[in-house]
Amino acid sequence: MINLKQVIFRYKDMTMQFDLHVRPREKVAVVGVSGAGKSTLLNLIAGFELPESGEIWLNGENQTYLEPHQRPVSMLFQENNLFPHLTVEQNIALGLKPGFDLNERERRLVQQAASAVGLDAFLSRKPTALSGGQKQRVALARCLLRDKPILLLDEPFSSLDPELRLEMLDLLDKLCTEKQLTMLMVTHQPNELKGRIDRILTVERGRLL
Ligand SMILES: Nc1ncnc2c1ncn2[C@@H]1O[C@H](COP(=O)(O)OP(=O)(O)OP(=O)(O)O)[C@@H](O)[C@H]1O
Repeated sequence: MINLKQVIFRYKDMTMQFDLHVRPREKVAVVGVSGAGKSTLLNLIAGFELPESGEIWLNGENQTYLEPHQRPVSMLFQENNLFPHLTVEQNIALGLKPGFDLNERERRLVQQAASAVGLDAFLSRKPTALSGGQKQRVALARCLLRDKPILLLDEPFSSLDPELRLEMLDLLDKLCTEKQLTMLMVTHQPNELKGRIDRILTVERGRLL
């Protein structure tokens, strides 16, 4: 599902090289110290960064130089996932298309995605009126609506307290299973993922151990 072949990325004097194979529906945690290259690895897969050389194969196709929106990938960041001037419904709807002229079917899909993350009653709220956990649920709903088979998460729940984090991890686990997603999640709390992931990858100085 995800295949990185000698992917080289250079930033100033730091050279990173990633070789990686992730099977369909595999759930993988990515760990490593700050600055090791975890976010860069995800950004390369998502297409937010382009490699100097090497190949990135996703879903059986060489997608090394495709634009992010053309890739079978959605990505959830630690914060700033939402547009503050838009409602929850509009923020989620962006997973479907850029405008907000939704037809009946599209509106139902948005409602279903909101419902899947337990936010049916919050559709008309703005992000400022949501808790940290609710905001990440909105962002997750938008990812689901994009309906891409690969989900990348960069420390998605780090700013939440431990109890809420576990609640979000349970929700994520359920959604990954239902949608048969392949998941890569950067985390500083790999212990919390025990029983929820297939393996842990360690990034050290721009390489996967
Ligand atoms: N576009 C960029 N702008 C600035 N620095 C970059 C960029 N791309 C990579 N780097 C550098 O590459 C290195 C790896 O950064 P990266 O964000 O991938 O690490 P990380 O393991 O995700 O760290 P953290 O846990 O702190 O988020 C750092 O030294 C970073 O400064």
